[in-house]
Amino acid sequence: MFTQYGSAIGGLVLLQAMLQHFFYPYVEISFHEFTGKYMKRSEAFMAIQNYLTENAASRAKRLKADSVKDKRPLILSMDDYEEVDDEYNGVNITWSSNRIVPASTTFSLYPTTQNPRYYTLTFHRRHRKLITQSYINHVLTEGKAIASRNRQLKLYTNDPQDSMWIHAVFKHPATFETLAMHPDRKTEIMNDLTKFTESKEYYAKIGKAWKRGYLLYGPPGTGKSTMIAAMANFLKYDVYDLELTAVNDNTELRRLLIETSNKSIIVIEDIDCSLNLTAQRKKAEEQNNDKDDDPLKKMTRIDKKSSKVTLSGLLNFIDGIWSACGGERVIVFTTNHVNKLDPALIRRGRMDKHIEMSYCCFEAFKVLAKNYLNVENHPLFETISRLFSETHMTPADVAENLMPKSNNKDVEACLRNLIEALEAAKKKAAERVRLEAKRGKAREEIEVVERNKKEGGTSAKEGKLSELICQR
Ligand SMILES: Nc1ncnc2c1ncn2[C@@H]1O[C@H](COP(=O)(O)OP(=O)(O)OP(=O)(O)O)[C@@H](O)[C@H]1O
Repeated sequence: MFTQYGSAIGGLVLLQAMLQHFFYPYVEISFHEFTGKYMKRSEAFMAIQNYLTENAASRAKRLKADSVKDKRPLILSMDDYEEVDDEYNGVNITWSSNRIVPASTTFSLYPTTQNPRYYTLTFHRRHRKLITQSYINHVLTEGKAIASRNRQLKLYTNDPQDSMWIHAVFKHPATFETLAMHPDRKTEIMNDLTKFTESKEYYAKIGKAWKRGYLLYGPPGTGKSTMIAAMANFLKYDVYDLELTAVNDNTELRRLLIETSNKSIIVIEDIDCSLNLTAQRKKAEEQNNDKDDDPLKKMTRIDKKSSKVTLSGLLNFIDGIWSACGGERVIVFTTNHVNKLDPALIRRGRMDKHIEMSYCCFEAFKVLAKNYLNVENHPLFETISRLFSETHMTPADVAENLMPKSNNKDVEACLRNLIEALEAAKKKAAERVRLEAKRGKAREEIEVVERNKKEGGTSAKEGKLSELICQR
């Protein structure tokens, strides 16, 4: 009897499925929040979410409100288990928002909000071609455009504990407008960046991965980090600040690279200090390290030794086969000592554009004066211009000297501060030159005495002279 019941129920289920197939004229397509082996967040899902939030959510009966920081307006999106209609070329489409409920979940009136979501798109089967070939593309393109309009830039860094990227919202205020640099050079860099972003087809045509390397070099405080922030704000790219000493080996480096997104700037700051990338430097450093007893330096050394990233690993990172995964990436290296870098690392093609960040010139000062004091011209500018042609000062120092020293924001007082500092810097530089010359002269005198010693012995007078020079 049970067998008969069982087969009857089985038959009914089959019949129901067949009836549904013939009489339910709708097609359903699901888009899940997480996909793939590693359950990555689906780009299609996020694009649909943006599209629905902007285009259809206002028609939904139940909305979900998300508060956002930075005084942005509240985001109202479609709530879970809600449906909205959309229209495309006269065809009606329904979207519903659902959550996966795992089989083991015990019944609850309040389904957990932790369960992954999915959207279901429902349409009549006679519009299959239009929907699958045109509408879905339209939704994804629109959704991506909305995302880039509303995008908050992110700043990533690799976590030394598990070597994964962790991120925060990128909020650096630097722009090319506020960057102290000669206007012609700024325009040149902005044009270069714009050309890069518009050259997708060109890169494909010449068979090159769509990426560009920038080497920023110059003394500390000349604005290398500020320039990176200005680039990110200009391009609207995320920044991946890669701490190379926290990467264990080349494989890990490759994985980190693969995990970066398109439209991003990958930064390695102070590349010359990050790793021992050349055999020669490694040897020299090891010799110095042996003499060094500072426990802090020893610890840093142990850290650095544990990283097995090699020069070839880094070269592969920049332009190996893996570097072509994704596209639209800018790679930036910064250094204070460009001469210490291995030429292979910075040759054109890897670091396509070398940008020298140098001491402040008068044109760059004018940008800082506008930023800090809101002044574009002043009778003291002439003196300042002359002093800039006579001495060096980094933009960081100029900025510091322009800051009001008290609540009194008197422009003239601030400019006089700067003039004083420039004059002091000029004096110091002259003193340095004088001392160098003195040392050079003393060295020459010692050489003469040494030579005389070798040639014919030392008289008591010469011995005394040598002693005196050494003391000096
Ligand atoms: N070119 C510049 N334009 C505007 N501000 C600058 C510039 N250079 C330096 N500054 C100011 O000086 C500070 C330090 O500059 P920044 O960190 O960019 O220099 P850096 O060259 O990266 O230094 P380091 O080599 O020590 O990392 C910045 O916060 C900024 O306020």
